[in-house]
Amino acid sequence: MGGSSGGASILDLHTGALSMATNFVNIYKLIESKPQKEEVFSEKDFEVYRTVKNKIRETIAIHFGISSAQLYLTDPTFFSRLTEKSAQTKHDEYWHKHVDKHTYKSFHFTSLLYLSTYGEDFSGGRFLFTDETSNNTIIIEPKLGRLSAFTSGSENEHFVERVTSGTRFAITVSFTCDPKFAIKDPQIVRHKN
Ligand SMILES: O=C(O)CCC(=O)C(=O)O
Ligand SMILES: [Fe+2]
Repeated sequence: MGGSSGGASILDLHTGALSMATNFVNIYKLIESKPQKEEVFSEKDFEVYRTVKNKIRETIAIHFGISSAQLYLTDPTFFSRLTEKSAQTKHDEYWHKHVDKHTYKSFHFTSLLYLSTYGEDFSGGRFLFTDETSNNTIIIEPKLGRLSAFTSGSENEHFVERVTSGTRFAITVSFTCDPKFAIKDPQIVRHKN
């Protein structure tokens, strides 16, 4: 279901945003519009999502020495799928260096939970911090279950290399310390029968 016609697709369980060809659709509306109203997600899937998010929040709290009660999930928080396909829109151009906080003002901490493994499931697609003041570039090789977390400001400019083969899956889980930008856990959308 869904998928960008270029190399980068996302699914946001909070808003329902799903890449579709050169645009986005709402997956919950899409499911609702199908005659058979197939069960795409179960309550269990949402429970796993919440549990994983809470574990990531605890991990960030411990590592950065802050209270997890001061860390609120913020948006966008989404699954990503990257392939070698050439970009069709600017949303497909995932390989530019950037500062997360410039794109998303609410971000204080960005985390990435990798769902596939560099060198096994895909090639290319490593994550690089671009610290020009240092001679050693920090490179993160995605690995199933590996978590990377960092503060979202200009101290952590980064980019993802272009995927050259295979499929790279990850989830970006973002946190803010400002309760104004907190988002709720996603809820299962019940079908009206
Ligand atoms: O998937 C990744 O490793 C990082 C993606 C990224 O930089 C972002 O979503 O801002
Ligand atoms: Fe980023």
